[in-house]
Amino acid sequence: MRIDIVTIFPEFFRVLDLSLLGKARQTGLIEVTAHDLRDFTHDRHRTVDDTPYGGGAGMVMKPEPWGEALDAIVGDGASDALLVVPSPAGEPFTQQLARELAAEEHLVFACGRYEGIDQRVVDHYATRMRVRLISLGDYVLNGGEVAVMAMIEAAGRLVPGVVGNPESLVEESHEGGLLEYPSYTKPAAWRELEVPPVLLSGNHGAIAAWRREQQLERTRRVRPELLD
Ligand SMILES: Oc1ccccc1-c1ccno1
Repeated sequence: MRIDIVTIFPEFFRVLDLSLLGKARQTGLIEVTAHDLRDFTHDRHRTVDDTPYGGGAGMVMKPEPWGEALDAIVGDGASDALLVVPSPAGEPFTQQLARELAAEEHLVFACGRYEGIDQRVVDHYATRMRVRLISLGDYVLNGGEVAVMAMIEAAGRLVPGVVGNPESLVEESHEGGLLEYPSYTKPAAWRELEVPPVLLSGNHGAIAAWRREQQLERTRRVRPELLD
């Protein structure tokens, strides 16, 4: 998988050199490149934004630098890459959407700042490639970088070979539509709190049944809408 990120804060993504995704990059499973949008400006101040047509507060990101940056990544014609634009106006990011992103060969993330990116950028690239506006949740961030980091982590870990033991992906929250069961490790007693005895029984059938019931109870209590 190839991932390109366009942002005014490329150094923000240095953290991807650590942990799981760092190993995936070293082994070539995932190739991540962060591009500085300001490298695609031509004025002394490397300007990326301007005042909004129609008035209003804040600034809007200019289309020209975006056009040059995205063309430098996907060329000047049609592209099979998927352009992902984090936005409060996007479709909700879910584990299913993470799976869909994980299946892509080439993801391009456009990190907007200020009041957003001139709409013509999305409109233009939608004629050349698939474009998806994706929201991390119903709240407002200062820019798309945090959302992109979450999406890369959620999708990247689903790329075959990135997580050492694929089994560990099976019983996580939202796999199979349920929240995950509670987990315990040694010691068997801690601050007067005991590990549920079934987990010490060695009875794998009883353990599996208990874990399933815990998933259902937790999902009913915390996210009943997932059971609809
Ligand atoms: O609030 C934002 C600002 C810029 C880019 C993305 C977002 C956002 C908010 C929720 N999901 O994405």
